[in-house]
Amino acid sequence: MMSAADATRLGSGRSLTTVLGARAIRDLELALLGVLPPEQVLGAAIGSRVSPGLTGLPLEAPVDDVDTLLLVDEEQTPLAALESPLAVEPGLVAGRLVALRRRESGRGRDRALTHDDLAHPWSKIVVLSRPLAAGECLEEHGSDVLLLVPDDRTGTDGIPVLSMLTLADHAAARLGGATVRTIPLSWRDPVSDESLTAALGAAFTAYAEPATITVLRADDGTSAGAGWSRLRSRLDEAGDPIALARELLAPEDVEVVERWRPPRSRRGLVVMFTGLSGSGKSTIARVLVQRISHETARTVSLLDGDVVRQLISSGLGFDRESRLVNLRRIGWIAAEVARHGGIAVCAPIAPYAEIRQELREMAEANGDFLLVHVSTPLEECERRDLKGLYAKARAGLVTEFTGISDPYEVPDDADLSIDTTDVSVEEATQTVLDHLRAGGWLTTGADRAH
Ligand SMILES: Nc1ncnc2c1ncn2[C@@H]1O[C@H](COP(=O)(O)OS(=O)(=O)O)[C@@H](OP(=O)(O)O)[C@H]1O
Ligand SMILES: Nc1ncnc2c1ncn2[C@@H]1O[C@H](COP(=O)(O)OP(=O)(O)O)[C@@H](O)[C@H]1O
Repeated sequence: MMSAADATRLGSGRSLTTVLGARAIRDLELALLGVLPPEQVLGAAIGSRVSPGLTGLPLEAPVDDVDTLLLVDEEQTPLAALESPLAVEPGLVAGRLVALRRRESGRGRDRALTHDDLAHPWSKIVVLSRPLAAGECLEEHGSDVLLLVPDDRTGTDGIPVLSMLTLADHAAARLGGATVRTIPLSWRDPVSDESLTAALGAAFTAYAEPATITVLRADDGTSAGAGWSRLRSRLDEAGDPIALARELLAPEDVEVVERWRPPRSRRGLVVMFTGLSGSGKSTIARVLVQRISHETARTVSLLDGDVVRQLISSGLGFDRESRLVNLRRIGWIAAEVARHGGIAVCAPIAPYAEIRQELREMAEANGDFLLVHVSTPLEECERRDLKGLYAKARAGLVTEFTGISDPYEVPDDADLSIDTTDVSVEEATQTVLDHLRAGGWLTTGADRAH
């Protein structure tokens, strides 16, 4: 659900701008293509409806005196407007939908499904929510097959959309020239997914009856689906799943999957330390980075909280919004390091569970994420008081100080937890290194002699 914070007032107060989330944007496009009925609530469960002629949005926004609710994407491009919006119930706004522009941002937009595609009598229409297995037979349908690639990772089992497009192009070549299009489709739950597939079938107008859509998913009940599901879970474990990939996929597809999910010894990794100021995050992170770069063949970058604050977040304070901005910057850089196959070690306080989850998702889109909670208790951190900040915070001279006058939400999803009260820096670092080695991120084979 979008919050009021997503909406900002424009101009005279008669127009309100709403940044649509990923799902609502895709639903909006489906609505404009005629796949979703006009009265659908966009971004909600498929089948949730408002009055005919109106389109709904799950939105907490004060629309009482608003003429137009402008619906924009994350780049602020106005895609559509809801005219004469009404709050029909708490958290639900409805109005008359008017299309403004096609979305240009986003992967695979240049190959998006069009109205012409919907009018074509395809011999077979297939949604690729997993790769097509090597022996999976579509040949009997000839080359007039339409392969649809969802342009959202909920629709591609986490495979990046461009990688899935490459897999679809390979499949199309094997079929003798099938057509490949992206479709703005995000899956949500079995009931909605079924309704969405039925709505998609009904939108293909070349058939007397709604077209049958075949959705290839990990859980589609086929042996290829089960094979992919097995391979998918192996890709997230230690070890090298390449042999299994070769059994299931065409050779050219094995390469794509391997590039996306190489073995852990070559996969990007974000190690995020979190904990109170003075808990030992920076100290452990620094030694860890030195040891990884001296003892292994991996490349590693340190994003230390203090350094980030000076270099890329200078001027930001410690209110919740500023911390979120600071942490998103760290998360973005760390995820880029991971995307290039490196290890990023970050050591911010990162006091909120919600933002740690966001950073985890950013990292996992490109590689792996490990959360290390440096759980040294407040009393010990305060006793250390390296920078004298705790004393100032107690005296009220520093406000919003984590642990004193600002919250620290203890993680319940940490991969490791280290209390440095009674352990040495070396021991604490060794614990993290052992975890990385045991998990296969630092293979001994690739290690340098030192
Ligand atoms: N109000 C307040 N609260 C917490 N910390 C404060 C504050 N003011 C300054 N400092 C110093 O800033 C360092 C924390 O910055 P971070 O970027 O790690 O914080 S956050 O993740 O954005 O919450 C932290 O450094 P570390 O001790 O290395 O954690 C503090 O020294
Ligand atoms: N096992 C340990 N691991 C890390 N730091 C420790 C340990 N034992 C004592 N310390 C001391 O605690 C302080 C931690 O400071 P720092 O690493 O800057 O914390 P943070 O980055 O969490 O604010 C340093 O003075 C460090 O020498």
